[in-house]
Amino acid sequence: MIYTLTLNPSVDYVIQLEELKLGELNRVLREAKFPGGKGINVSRVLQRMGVSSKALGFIGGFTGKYIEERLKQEKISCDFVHVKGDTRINVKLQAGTETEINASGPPISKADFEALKEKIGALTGRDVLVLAGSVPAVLPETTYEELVKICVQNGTKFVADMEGRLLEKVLPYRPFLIKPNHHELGELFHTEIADFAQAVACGKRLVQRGAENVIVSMADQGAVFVSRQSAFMAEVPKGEVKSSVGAGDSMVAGFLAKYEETGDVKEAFRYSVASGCATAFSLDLCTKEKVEEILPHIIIKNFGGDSG
Ligand SMILES: Nc1ncnc2c1ncn2[C@@H]1O[C@H](COP(=O)(O)OP(=O)(O)OP(=O)(O)O)[C@@H](O)[C@H]1O
Ligand SMILES: O=P(O)(O)OC[C@@]1(O)O[C@H](CO)[C@@H](O)[C@@H]1O
Repeated sequence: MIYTLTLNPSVDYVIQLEELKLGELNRVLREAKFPGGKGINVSRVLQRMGVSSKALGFIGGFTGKYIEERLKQEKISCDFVHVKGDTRINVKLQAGTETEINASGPPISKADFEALKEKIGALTGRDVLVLAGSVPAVLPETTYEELVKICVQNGTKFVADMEGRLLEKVLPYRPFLIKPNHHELGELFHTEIADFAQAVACGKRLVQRGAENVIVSMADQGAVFVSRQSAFMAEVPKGEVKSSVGAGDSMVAGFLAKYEETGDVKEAFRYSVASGCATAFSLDLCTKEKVEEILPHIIIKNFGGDSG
């Protein structure tokens, strides 16, 4: 069973404006609310691909209730730890460019954290845990490390999608998959990642440091995949970007869904890239139909070699 962990879920409030006028009254053109947070996005996309998962994390208040209801409507099972405060609302503002304002989230007590550890401790060697998103400021930076140690003890495979500083700490525990974007990768190596060659070179260093499979997402430039045996690259088709929120999470879900079906990393990478594009070209997260419409346009090339 795939489990996703979102330590700090959110209601994503997406608003579209003609133009943002700072210091003035702005009226929205369109608005939408989605259950959000990176792990929750992974669960939502997996469900659309016909793969069931269980969403874990901390949730609370009226916003938490809203998320749980929406997930229930989408038939996604969840087992959240309920906390006292309100789950955060993240504002995603589209006015020509995309601006995101992510809130900090509710307090989490020691007992809440212990309850989460107990749930993760119940996973087995047949399960996969996706740890995705930021660690709320109320928890220590070592939180993910503490949780992946439990996974290692129980033989649970884990996927890590988090910013560089946090990612670095979990690499020695050998994640099955990591998916930094090129900015996060650049921060990790104190450099700017401008092309596939640089992304592959840094991806290889992450493999040496413990990751089994690395996807580096590069927004409209596409993505690269690196493992001990292979390096692939994929360009992406041009299209109208409706909202890129969750594009990276869709890549994680796409990879896991296809890998579970085929055990083939190249096919899984292709599906992953198509899933990212399909989400970027949609207001909400991608649907399976949209992913499969884009799939024939994704050409995977061996890095430094022929297409396959
Ligand atoms: N403008 C775009 N055009 C086409 N595809 C895109 C575009 N933006 C994103 N994608 C697709 O989505 C994937 C992930 O995008 P990106 O690198 O922005 O991820 P991210 O920063 O992790 O996103 P997020 O944090 O919003 O989930 C890309 O590799 C690509 O497949
Ligand atoms: O604040 P974090 O945890 O880094 O990111 C949270 C978030 O921006 O990530 C998702 C998109 O990837 C959104 O659904 C959500 O609002």
